[in-house]
Amino acid sequence: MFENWKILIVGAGTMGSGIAQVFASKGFQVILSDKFPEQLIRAQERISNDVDNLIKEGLITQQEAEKAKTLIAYEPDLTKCASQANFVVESIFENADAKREIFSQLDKLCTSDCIFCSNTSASNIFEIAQVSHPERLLITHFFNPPFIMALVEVVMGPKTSGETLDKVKALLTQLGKEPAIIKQYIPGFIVNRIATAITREAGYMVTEGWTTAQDIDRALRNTSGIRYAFEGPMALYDIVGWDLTTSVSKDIHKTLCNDTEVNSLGNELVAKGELGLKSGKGVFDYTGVDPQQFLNERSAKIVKMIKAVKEL
Ligand SMILES: NC(=O)c1ccc[n+]([C@@H]2O[C@H](COP(=O)([O-])OP(=O)(O)OC[C@H]3O[C@@H](n4cnc5c(N)ncnc54)[C@H](O)[C@@H]3O)[C@@H](O)[C@H]2O)c1
Repeated sequence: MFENWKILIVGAGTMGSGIAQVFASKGFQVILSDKFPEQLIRAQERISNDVDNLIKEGLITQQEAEKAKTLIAYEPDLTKCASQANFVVESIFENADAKREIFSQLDKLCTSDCIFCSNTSASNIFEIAQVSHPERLLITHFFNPPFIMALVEVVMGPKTSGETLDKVKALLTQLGKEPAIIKQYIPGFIVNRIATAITREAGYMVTEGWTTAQDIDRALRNTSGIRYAFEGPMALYDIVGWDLTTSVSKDIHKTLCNDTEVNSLGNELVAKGELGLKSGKGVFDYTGVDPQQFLNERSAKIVKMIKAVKEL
């Protein structure tokens, strides 16, 4: 279905370079564009390092790695490449004016049947992007790092057509991704909405003095954290039984945090400059911890978990 499709990724930062790698390792010709040429040099180095690491981890074959390296063209000038694209992923930084401007340029330069996607985490791209074919505009929200995380949240706009959605789902599936569809723009999509709800309740339980941050993490790591990789919250309630969970929810709902302002624990921590790993202290203490080493060890754990989940 996607034979000879050319993929244009605009924005060669953390996400754009990773998304380029995902497409290229599955045999697609990719043009990676960034208005800052030095970012393209950095992206090429990053992709080369990442594919080598993926081979070592056994997550990509040598052949896929070679493909990924050779199939990506680096082009700072959109006017030289946009007309060749069948599928565009915009992945520039989170700034509404910059994204509006990019979509305006793409609209002028791309063919009329090109599909436009935004990798935005936060913007309502359907209000921002003024394009001639809104039926071919949607959000494809990849997770970091895109070449490891399987989920892509696909958000439809008010005019996105069913045909576009079907094509995007098929394309993502061919990449080995797991698309989750959201039928209209809602802030936070699925993952960040649910993460925000969990963290609002967790912060509330800490500020009320009912428990500690350590015990909340201990509780979740040892229950939901283990199950969620193979059984989401909806499947879990099917197993427990909706009669039981619904009757229990009646008492619990009344006592849950229903704060509509920002996370109150977060507010307190920010006021004290305790921003987390990057400032050396958040709810936990990172004194003496090398942030990069910490993040590397975390990435290694994610890779181990993904391998374990594949064996289920
Ligand atoms: N970093 C994440 O974990 C993550 C996860 C999911 C989605 N996102 C979203 O993906 C998008 C990109 O995020 P990122 O973390 O890769 O950002 P980044 O800052 O690493 O990269 C952004 C890139 O866009 C380029 N750029 C900026 N303006 C441009 C323009 N007008 N034309 C061409 N290139 C331009 C910059 O030079 C830079 O290379 C954002 O919308 C972000 O919200 C980020």
